[in-house]
Amino acid sequence: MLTFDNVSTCYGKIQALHGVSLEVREGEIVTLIGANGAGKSTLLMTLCGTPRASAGSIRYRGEELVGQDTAAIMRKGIAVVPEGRRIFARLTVEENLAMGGFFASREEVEARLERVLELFPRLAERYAQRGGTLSGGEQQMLAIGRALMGKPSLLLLDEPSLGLAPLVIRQIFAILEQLRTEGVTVFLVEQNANQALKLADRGYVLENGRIVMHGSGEELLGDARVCEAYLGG
Ligand SMILES: Nc1ncnc2c1ncn2[C@@H]1O[C@H](COP(=O)(O)OP(=O)(O)OP(=O)(O)O)[C@@H](O)[C@H]1O
Repeated sequence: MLTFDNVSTCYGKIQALHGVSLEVREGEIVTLIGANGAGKSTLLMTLCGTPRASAGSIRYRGEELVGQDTAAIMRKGIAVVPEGRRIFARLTVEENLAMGGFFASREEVEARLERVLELFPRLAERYAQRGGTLSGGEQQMLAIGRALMGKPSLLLLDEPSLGLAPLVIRQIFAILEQLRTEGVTVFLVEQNANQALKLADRGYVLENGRIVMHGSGEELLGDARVCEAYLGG
């Protein structure tokens, strides 16, 4: 469904990604783990078109994405839940969700809204509340719900567990598993390697802008180097 082939990304003279290759197959949950500054967000953002890859190819369902602008890429059934959630703090839950359905028809928005509120009953309870006054976990639910309003085939998430309590993380990850059963493919960037690898079909390890290891979630969880570097030994 998605392939990175030898992708490099630079910020001026700083090269953040060095010839990254990976693939995400339809219906999978794939995770990318790595330490602070490894280039995880850069990889996701390069996929979204900003910054633009300086070399290599990113293909989504056979179509080259490198060179296309972000708005065009986001119309292809790809949705992103950015790091730090970035919900609209002054808008209500309802209005935030409506923003996510911007490109869809009215009927589509109504159907999606119903599904999102089923997945996240807490958002239904907080429907008229401003985004900025929600708890961290609720904001993450809103950010995911907003992304789902576009009915994505591929959902990208940048560290959804950041700053959340273990119980809330479990709830969020359970939703991702649920989405997979509904045919949504998930590409998850995480520092929380343990939980992400337990959830994922496959995983990649990014270090200093390079993929240094990949395998099934189970293989990586059992790998001594992964254990040492990312699972606290
Ligand atoms: N806009 C930018 N301008 C210049 N350098 C940048 C920019 N954004 C990121 N970088 C650099 O690129 C490298 C990768 O950063 P990136 O944010 O992708 O890492 P990350 O793995 O997502 O880290 P974290 O988990 O801390 O968010 C870092 O060295 C960072 O300083």
